[in-house]
Amino acid sequence: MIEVENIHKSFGDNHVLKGISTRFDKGKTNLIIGQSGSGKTVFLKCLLGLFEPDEGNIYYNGQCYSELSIKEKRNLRQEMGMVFQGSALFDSMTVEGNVMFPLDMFTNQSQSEKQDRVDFVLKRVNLVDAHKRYPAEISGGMQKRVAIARAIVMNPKYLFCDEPNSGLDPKTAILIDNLIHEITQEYDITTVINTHDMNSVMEIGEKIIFLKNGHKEWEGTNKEIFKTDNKAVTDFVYSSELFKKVRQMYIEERN
Ligand SMILES: Nc1ncnc2c1ncn2[C@@H]1O[C@H](COP(=O)(O)OP(=O)(O)OP(=O)(O)O)[C@@H](O)[C@H]1O
Repeated sequence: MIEVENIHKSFGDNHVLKGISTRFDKGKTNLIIGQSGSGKTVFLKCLLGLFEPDEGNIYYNGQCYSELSIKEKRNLRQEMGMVFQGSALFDSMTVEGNVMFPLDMFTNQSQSEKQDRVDFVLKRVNLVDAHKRYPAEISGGMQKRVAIARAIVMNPKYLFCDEPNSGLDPKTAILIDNLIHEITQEYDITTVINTHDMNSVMEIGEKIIFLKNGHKEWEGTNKEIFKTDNKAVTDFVYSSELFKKVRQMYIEERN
C-alpha cells in the first residue's frame, strides 16, 4: 500500500503538485489520469523516489520515505518495478538479457537461478519463444511484454507504469492492460499506472485519481466514474462522442 499525504512539488515558480493526498491499495490497479501538463508524470516520479516532494510525505507499507536511510531507500527502490513509456529496452541485449539485467545488477543469484526466474517471468507474460531475439526483431506488443517481465523479475511490491499502452493498437492495448491487471492481483502488487487511455480507465480502473492543474480533482472507481457529475471529469473522460454515448446508455439503463 502507498499513502500519499499532502505532497507539493514546484520547479522554480511553477507549482506543479498542489497538496495531493490519496491511497493506493495493494492488489489493485490504480490509475492516474488528467490533461497534458496536469502533473501526472511528476507525481509518478515522486512515487518512484526520483523527485523528492517539497512538502508532504509518502508512505510505502507504512514506512515514511523521507525518514528512510540511504540504504533503506535503496532497498525500497529494489521493491519497485517500472514499465517505461516506449518500453525502454536495451537494444543491444536479447530479450533474455533485458529481463535478466535487474537480477545481474541487484542480486547474487547463481546463473541457473537467474535463468529459472527469467524463464518463469517470460512464460508468465506469454513469451516463450523470444529469449534470443533482440528488441528490434519483435513487435511493439511483445516489447511491452518484455518490459513487464523485466519490471516483475525482482518480485516487486510496487509496479509503476507510464503510458503502458502508448503506440499499441487497441486490441494489443487491451491484452497488455489485462496482463498488468492479472499480475497485480496474482502477486498482490500495488500498481500505479499513468494513462491517457480511456479504455484502460473503464476496464481496469479499480481506483482512478484525476489530476487537474496539480490538484486531485476527483477520485473513485471505474464504476463511479460513469455516475459522477463532476464536470471537469466528465468533460475529460467523455470528450469523445463514443464515450458520451456509452455513458448515456449506462445512465438510461440504471433509470
Ligand atoms: N524536471 C522538470 N523540471 C522543470 N519542470 C518540470 C520538470 N518535469 C515536469 N515539469 C513541469 O511540470 C508540469 C507538469 O508536467 P508533467 O510531465 O507531470 O505533466 P503530465 O500530466 O505528465 O503531462 P503529459 O500527459 O503531457 O505527459 C509541466 O509544466 C512541466 O513543464
